[in-house]
Amino acid sequence: MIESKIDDSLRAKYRSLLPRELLEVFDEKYKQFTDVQVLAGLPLLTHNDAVVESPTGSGKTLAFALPTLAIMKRRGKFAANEIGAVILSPSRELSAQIARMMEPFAAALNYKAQVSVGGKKVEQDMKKLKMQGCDILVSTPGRLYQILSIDKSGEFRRSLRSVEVLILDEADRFNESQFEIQQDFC
Ligand SMILES: Nc1ncnc2c1ncn2[C@@H]1O[C@H](COP(=O)(O)OP(=O)(O)OP(=O)(O)O)[C@@H](O)[C@H]1O
Repeated sequence: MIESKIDDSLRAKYRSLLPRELLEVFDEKYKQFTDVQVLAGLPLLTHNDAVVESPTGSGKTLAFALPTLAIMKRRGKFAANEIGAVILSPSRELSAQIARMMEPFAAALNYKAQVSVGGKKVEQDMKKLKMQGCDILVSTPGRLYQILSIDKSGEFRRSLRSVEVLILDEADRFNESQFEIQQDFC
């Protein structure tokens, strides 16, 4: 981990804004929040938009994941046909990694994250989202576009009305690789 440049009082302020359930999971795994987690988390937790740039390995995934879950918790339970957050990433692997890292934190709040990326039939994913419910959708731009394209009844679009948080992870790569985006139409 990269050496910290921020004050402990900022870290304490950030902690005070996070729900106890998330802190319990965090404290079991890690010693302290990284700088980007605190500096991105503070504006996000006060419902501001944020554009975040930070070195590789600085802990950006939890920097958006924890505030996302905390904001969802303020809203409470999401119905079976309601999505609380959408997280887009440029690749299938990154989407799976995000969902894996979020899983114990989401579970602590009884939220379920579903990954929908290329490689499987989109209809299969749609069925799974509908049957199992999905509080947090982790997807790629290509797959999300594909889901929207086959959503003739508008049911999926309606499920997005409850979205509290939209995350574009590594958004600078969204345009870089049309190839990967096209791949997700498979
Ligand atoms: N507060 C923390 N303290 C120690 N380790 C942490 C902390 N937060 C995250 N990590 C760990 O740091 C590693 C890198 O985290 P993450 O993948 O979120 O970094 P990143 O900034 O998104 O990197 P990249 O730009 O390569 O995707 C992971 O193994 C994660 O478990």
